[in-house]
Amino acid sequence: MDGRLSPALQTSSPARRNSSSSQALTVYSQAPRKKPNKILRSVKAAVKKFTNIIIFRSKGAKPKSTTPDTSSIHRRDVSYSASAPSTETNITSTSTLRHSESYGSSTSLNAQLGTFNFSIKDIHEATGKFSSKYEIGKGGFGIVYKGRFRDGSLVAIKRAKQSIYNPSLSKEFKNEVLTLSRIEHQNLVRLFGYLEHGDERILVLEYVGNGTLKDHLDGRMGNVLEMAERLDIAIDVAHAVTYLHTYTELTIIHRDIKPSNILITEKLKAKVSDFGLARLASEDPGATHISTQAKGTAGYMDPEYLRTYQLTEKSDVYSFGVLLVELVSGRHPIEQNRPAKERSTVKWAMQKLKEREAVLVMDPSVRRNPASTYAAEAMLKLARQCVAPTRQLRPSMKRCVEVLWEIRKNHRDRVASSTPRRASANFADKKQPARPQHDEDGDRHKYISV
Ligand SMILES: Nc1ncnc2c1ncn2[C@@H]1O[C@H](COP(=O)(O)OP(=O)(O)OP(=O)(O)O)[C@@H](O)[C@H]1O
Repeated sequence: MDGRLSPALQTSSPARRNSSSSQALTVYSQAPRKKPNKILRSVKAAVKKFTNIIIFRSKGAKPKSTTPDTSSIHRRDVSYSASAPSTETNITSTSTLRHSESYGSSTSLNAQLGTFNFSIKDIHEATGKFSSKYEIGKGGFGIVYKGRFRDGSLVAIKRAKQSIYNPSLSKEFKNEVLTLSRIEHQNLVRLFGYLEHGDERILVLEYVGNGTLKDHLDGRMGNVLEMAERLDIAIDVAHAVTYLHTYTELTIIHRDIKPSNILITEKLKAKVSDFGLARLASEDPGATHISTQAKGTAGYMDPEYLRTYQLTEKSDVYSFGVLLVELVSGRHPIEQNRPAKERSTVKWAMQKLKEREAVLVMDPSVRRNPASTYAAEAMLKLARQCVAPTRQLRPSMKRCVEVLWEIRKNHRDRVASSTPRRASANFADKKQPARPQHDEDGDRHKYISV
């Protein structure tokens, strides 16, 4: 077995709040291939489905009918286009959109994209021929543009960079298409279409226009997420991942759950994106794991997966636990510029939880009151289970959802019961500006009330 570290495939973001290291390394290690036949079968099945269901390489091809996904929260109405101009291979797999207005993204589409067969010309028009003016992001996959089609539809257009022809990246690309196009959930970024044209590989996605969770936590969106909003976001993410684990035709393990892969709508709803690293779990219902390459982002990766290369849903649960700690603390998983005992945020937070000082883990910009400190502690307790060293000790994502619902209910009850006291100007419910208080060790981790 050999192992190696590759440079990050991640977006390079502006300087982070605490100038800590993002550690956005993507780790690749060749896994021992214990069940080659199973993997081969599953890859073959995926490729077959990919070809039959998603992509039509030749004009006039008709899709095989697909079994309706009865477990989907929303049933998909898939329409296919085979009307590409003869000079290009135009491949679309578009869906009639039924956006919930309350989710506040790509709203002007009005189900039109389902009948709008886009070509490379439309993509050029929508993006000013990939003008930097329309650029909204960059990642290992390529550049992301904000585009508007002629009918007014607002979309995110992901243009694969040329190195995508590297076979492994190409596989990643197809994997993303396959995975995304098969799922529909209000907390998952929707894939509307895919287009190949000469050297171009383009994905058209639901546009989610209010930054990533990372942007919000790092204070780049000019707002502070309060504890109730953080809790709601945690629940949205847990819903999305539960859906991937439980309700899709095959179990889908996201493998890269982290704040930069969570897009936020205007109404602060979360949508999980970036399935480039996802792999469909083994089709063998008896299989307990799949052996595969270790991929993900340092700081979020399940240590058991790194050790054994055995991927299960519980690897996502681990990453979700790290995300919960981030939501509570506002810190990145690795904070290089902090004192040694605080550099690993999860370790530090768990230690504080053990010492019954969970309140010290709370992001200093979040309001402190009985409800928010309760929620912070309860979320950390759930995180402790999620980051347990072995997968057997971790809860399922579905269980995480249930626990989070309970936390939200209790949080709301506490907010409601403290309302009269707030009316009488309870000073304890004021927002805490970040006021580091130096303790005797010179640590800057305590914050005082004002
Ligand atoms: N659907 C979308 N709507 C709005 N903005 C988006 C969308 N998708 C991506 N972005 C923006 O583009 C940035 C880069 O996107 P993304 O991370 O998905 O690219 P990638 O190449 O897949 O990245 P990675 O290196 O993590 O695989 C995001 O951080 C976000 O700001």
